[in-house]
Amino acid sequence: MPTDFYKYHALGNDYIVIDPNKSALALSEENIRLICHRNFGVGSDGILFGPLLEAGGMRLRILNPDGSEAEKSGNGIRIFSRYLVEAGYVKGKEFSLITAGGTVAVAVLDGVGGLIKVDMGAASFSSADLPASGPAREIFGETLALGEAEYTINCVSMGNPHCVIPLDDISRETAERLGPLVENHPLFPRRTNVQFLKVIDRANIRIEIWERGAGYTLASGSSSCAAASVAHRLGLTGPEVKVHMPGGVIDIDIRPDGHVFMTGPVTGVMTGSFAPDLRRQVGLGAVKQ
Ligand SMILES: N[C@H](CCC[C@H](N)C(=O)O)C(=O)O
Repeated sequence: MPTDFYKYHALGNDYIVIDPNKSALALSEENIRLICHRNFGVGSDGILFGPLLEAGGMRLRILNPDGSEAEKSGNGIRIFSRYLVEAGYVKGKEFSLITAGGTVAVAVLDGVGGLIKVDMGAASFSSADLPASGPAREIFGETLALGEAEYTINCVSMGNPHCVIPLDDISRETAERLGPLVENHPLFPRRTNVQFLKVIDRANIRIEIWERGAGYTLASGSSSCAAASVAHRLGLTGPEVKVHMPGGVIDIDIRPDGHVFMTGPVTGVMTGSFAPDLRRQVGLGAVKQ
């Protein structure tokens, strides 16, 4: 049986790598939703499609389980970097990756299976970069009505959009109740990722996450960058922040030039083949014996 996909997780935020140089899969919204479905498919928080080998380098496409395409994914970039090393696409420890949200610099620390550090680029607080509707501004400390209550929101782009809401108490229940209301709010023409933030001390924060196009996830790299950038901008932390999530901890380092560095682990789960039924459903022919 041919290998159709490679599954990894990053602190419980799991992704399926599909390599177009090895698979003929057509990336339709229907195929993405089916493959990512936890009951009818393989099950995943998204698909990492690449490397697309271009003159400028290697491109990674990031697909959410609802079929939408994301500009960036921190955990996805770390996972895909691990795949590139294991698949022999890169020999050294440092390389760059092209994403729809910009080119990122990667450093594989401690060899395969070790931590991976990514320069996720500079956080932008500009409403135009999110994008967010209304006059061009920084959405920092704005009030947003959600149902009967009002919340203070702080929006930041890491290439993909984020809305960070500081609260005294955060929980999965909060994320699942309020997350969809924010994700789909008319303020965000391309929707948004949502983080509920609790600052623990000047070096530690905790977040609960509701991801655009994916829902509740146990960890998120770009969310970690966004939430740490907001906490730091609010003067509540230093530039080096440990972001605690249900799936584990990511280290964030906000440099003086504004670039946000993210360091975290990747865990291999499996390589797999689609069964004949699923191959037919996603439009892949029968396996040539
Ligand atoms: N759902 C996100 C992409 C994945 C982000 C997350 N898994 C990460 O590790 O950054 C979006 O639509 O922008």
